[in-house]
Amino acid sequence: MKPHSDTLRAPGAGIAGRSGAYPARTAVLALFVAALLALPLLPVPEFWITQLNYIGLYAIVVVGVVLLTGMAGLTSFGQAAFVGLGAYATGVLSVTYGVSPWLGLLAGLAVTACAALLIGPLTLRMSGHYLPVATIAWGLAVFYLLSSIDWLGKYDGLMGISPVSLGGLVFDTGRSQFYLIWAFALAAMLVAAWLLDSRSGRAIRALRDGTVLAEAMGVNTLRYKIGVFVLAALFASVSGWLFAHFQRSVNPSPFGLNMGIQYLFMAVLGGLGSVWGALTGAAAVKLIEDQLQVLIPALLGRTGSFEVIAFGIILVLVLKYARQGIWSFLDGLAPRARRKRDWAEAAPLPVRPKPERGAVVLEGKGLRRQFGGLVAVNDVDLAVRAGDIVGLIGPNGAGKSTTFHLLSGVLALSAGEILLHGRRVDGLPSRTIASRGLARTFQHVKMIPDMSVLENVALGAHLRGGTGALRSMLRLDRPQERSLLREAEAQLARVGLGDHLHEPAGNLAMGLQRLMEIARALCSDPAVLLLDEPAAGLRHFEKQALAKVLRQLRGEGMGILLVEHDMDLMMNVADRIVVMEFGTRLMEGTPAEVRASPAVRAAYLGTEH
Ligand SMILES: Nc1ncnc2c1ncn2[C@@H]1O[C@H](COP(=O)(O)OP(=O)(O)OP(=O)(O)O)[C@@H](O)[C@H]1O
Repeated sequence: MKPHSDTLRAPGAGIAGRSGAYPARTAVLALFVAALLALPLLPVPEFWITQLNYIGLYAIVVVGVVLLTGMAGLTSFGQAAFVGLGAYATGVLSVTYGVSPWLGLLAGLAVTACAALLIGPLTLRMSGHYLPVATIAWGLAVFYLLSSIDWLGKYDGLMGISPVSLGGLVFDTGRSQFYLIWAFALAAMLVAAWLLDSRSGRAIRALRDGTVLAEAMGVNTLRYKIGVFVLAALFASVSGWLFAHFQRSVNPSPFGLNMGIQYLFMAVLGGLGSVWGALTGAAAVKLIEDQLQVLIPALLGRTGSFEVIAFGIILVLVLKYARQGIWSFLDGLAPRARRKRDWAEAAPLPVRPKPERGAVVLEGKGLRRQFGGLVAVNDVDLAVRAGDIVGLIGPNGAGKSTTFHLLSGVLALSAGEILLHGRRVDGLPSRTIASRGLARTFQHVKMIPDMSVLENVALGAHLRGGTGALRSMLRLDRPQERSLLREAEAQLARVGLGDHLHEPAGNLAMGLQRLMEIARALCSDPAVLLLDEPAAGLRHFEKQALAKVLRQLRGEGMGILLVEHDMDLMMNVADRIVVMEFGTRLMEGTPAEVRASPAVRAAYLGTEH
């Protein structure tokens, strides 16, 4: 299928592909790092260095907020508490026991990881407003804990913390600390960016849309949520460690809820969609705060924390008019380079042994699902064989999508059994069912709109890779990553989207997004494919191409269960059709039998039968 690549190309995609874009960005980045390195050597005021040190310290925390809130969709007001744990852990060890700051760093990370592992599993199951409220609760709890313990100095805190030293170098001046802080800040941004550009990163980004998509792709969502939560807490802890040795003292006030809100504000202002947003937000808040602290008293003739009021107004304006944050504007200034296609020679992914043609791969027996008093699916039997396309049709509200959710483990059965390759799978989470060879698409397309089509599809191959987050953060995952991207490209080419690899998925036309979902499902190397209205939004010739792909998959021995309102397509490709009405199975037969059935006609026309 050759889509209308001219008409469907994303806005700006042409610019994105222009050669020469990449050097411009690299040059800006190199210039930025060179300017940073040179700055402390120049005769700039000490105040500048101090402010930049604060920006670096804040940016480390905010990188964690971008991962946690921007990427995984888990809003936290409590990150300042983790900064406090890192700061106090090293503070106590340094002041009371004279322990090396480097051991203090390890102790801080250990304490923070334990706290996050304790809090995370308790709170991260919550959704909606409950999670942010819970983060406020533990943010407050940690603050009051730090403020009320005698050996932590209560509200006065701890003084006389030693400076960090490395070999013969002692980081005891603002300028020397600058290098230490910015080394950590740049490293934090780099490892976060590497993480996001990986199998684990895609799984983290899939969490933002709830858990259904991610679980269907085989992602253990709770594990990933806890993982990203702990990681964000560890970033905060490192910042706390640096802060304690930078200030040479700690007290509870910088670790309260106020600061937790500010970190979130920095992330929102800078842009939650990029790790560079963390740096932009930290810099913007610090610089605006400095200016306002001078400007407002000069204008009003009185002193006070008026900048807080101004920040409130800025936040409202940003949320109303610039939700993508400052970074997205800066990012748009230089054209973005296309991802280098370095996966062509990658090793192909292993494939699972396929069932024998004609063997029953998926079987539903007496499927039933009630929603309160409504029986959406009532005693439905169906079977899908390898190399068969089974259609599932019925008027709106007949229970087709609910049946899909039951078969794929998104919804629990009220009664009945589901067998995949002859083994019971009912009651198992959808990620386990996916791991056993069932893949699906959704009636309402689910995707990560700001991620490229290629990466969205590579998410489908999640279970075919095993590289963890730590290896990705150290960029040790490249051979496997290339194999995953090679598979994604191959499946996109198969459904006719080979021209759209680098576009943001959200820019695709609706019909093409459905094709992208099919490519994503195929990436998991399934034995059974559940397609929910794949032809909705497709043009005539695209439907024909879709039918060709379905027949080809059938030829390869795939079992396909297809929900589709386009009767031409259904009658063309299905081997057998199950008709549902009011949650029950009305009949099953060949397309010709279904077409000839007066009961089916009556069900669609809404007349008695
Ligand atoms: N989560 C839910 N809670 C309550 N009722 C639900 C829920 N999901 C579906 N239903 C109801 O179950 C019935 C079957 O819905 P379902 O979406 O499975 O039908 P469908 O055949 O897929 O319809 P359509 O072709 O319009 O997508 C409908 O009456 C619907 O309102």
